Amino acid sequence: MLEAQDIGVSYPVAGGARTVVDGLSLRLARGEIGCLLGRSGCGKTTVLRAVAGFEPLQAGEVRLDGRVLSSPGRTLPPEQRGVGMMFQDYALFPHLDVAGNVGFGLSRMPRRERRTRVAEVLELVGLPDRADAWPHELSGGQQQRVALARALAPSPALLLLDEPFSNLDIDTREHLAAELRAILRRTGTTALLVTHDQAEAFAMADAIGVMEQGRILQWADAATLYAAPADPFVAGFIGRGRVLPAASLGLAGSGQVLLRPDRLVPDRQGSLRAEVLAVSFRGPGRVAVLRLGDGALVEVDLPADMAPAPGAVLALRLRDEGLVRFG
Ligand SMILES: Nc1ncnc2c1ncn2[C@@H]1O[C@H](COP(=O)(O)OP(=O)(O)OP(=O)(O)O)[C@@H](O)[C@H]1O
Repeated sequence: MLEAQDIGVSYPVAGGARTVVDGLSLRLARGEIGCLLGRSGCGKTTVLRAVAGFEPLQAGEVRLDGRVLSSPGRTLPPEQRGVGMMFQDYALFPHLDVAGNVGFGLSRMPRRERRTRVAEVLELVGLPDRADAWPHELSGGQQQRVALARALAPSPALLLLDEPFSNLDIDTREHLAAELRAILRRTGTTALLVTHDQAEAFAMADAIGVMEQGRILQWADAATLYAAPADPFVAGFIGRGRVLPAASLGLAGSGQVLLRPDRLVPDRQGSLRAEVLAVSFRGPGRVAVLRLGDGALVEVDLPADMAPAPGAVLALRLRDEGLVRFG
């Protein structure tokens, strides 16, 4: 099991230190796939680097299967952690063929065993026939698979993945995300993934931590993040929708509500009025941007047979059962 408890990481900057990870905790059970999701600069990569042993901790502790890997003043070197890595700049060694790349971390293994293990992981990532190929002969997606095979070959207790698909086109990315999840499941590998791409997080992870400014705001599965966001930032960040004052929707109370695009339904009997600003086809229906009476802008999904013109005024009904409210 991976446990990070109240960890803090700072970088030295002119005239002091800048805290980039601030009291962050997470826990991954063995075989579980976790994901840190957040905007660029929120500290995701720094967390991975700290777990990998490339950044010292100023506070807290990182443990893997009960063993302390990092605490302030004590950083076990990366190669002694039993942690595999596949980072953004996953570049393969150009002077080694595929088998050489995949076997790189197995230098202590007898040659015969190493060859068997290399064949095994190449089979696992769907490249059983490419052991003799050179990196430059492979497509981006194939290189990515080789990098994954290289990371999996030593059977790490934990695999760290930093934006593993960022260099690939979207089709390859979606395909590989599903495949990678299946491979991690099959091998029972515990993994921590970092991405700013929600679709990737949803496709891969059992548990997702939404990060903002060095902290995890909520750690939960995708469905929970969507249906029961813990705070307005998570609500606005996950899925489509807007956080609005309750009053904008004619609701009592001074707090805010999360309005998903399916919550406002065109209905002649409805009590809300909104002006249509823009309509676009999204298939099978359309999406409209509307301006409510108090000026708030919202996005609403329209049925396929509705195509109002900009400037039209729509009557709407709020589906308010189970509406998420804050404050
Ligand atoms: N070596 C460093 N020295 C000083 N500041 C750093 C260093 N590395 C990262 N930072 C800063 O720390 C903050 C967090 O960076 P980090 O790379 O962890 O974020 P991230 O969420 O992974 O972003 P991205 O998705 O862009 O990689 C950023 O503001 C970054 O500029």
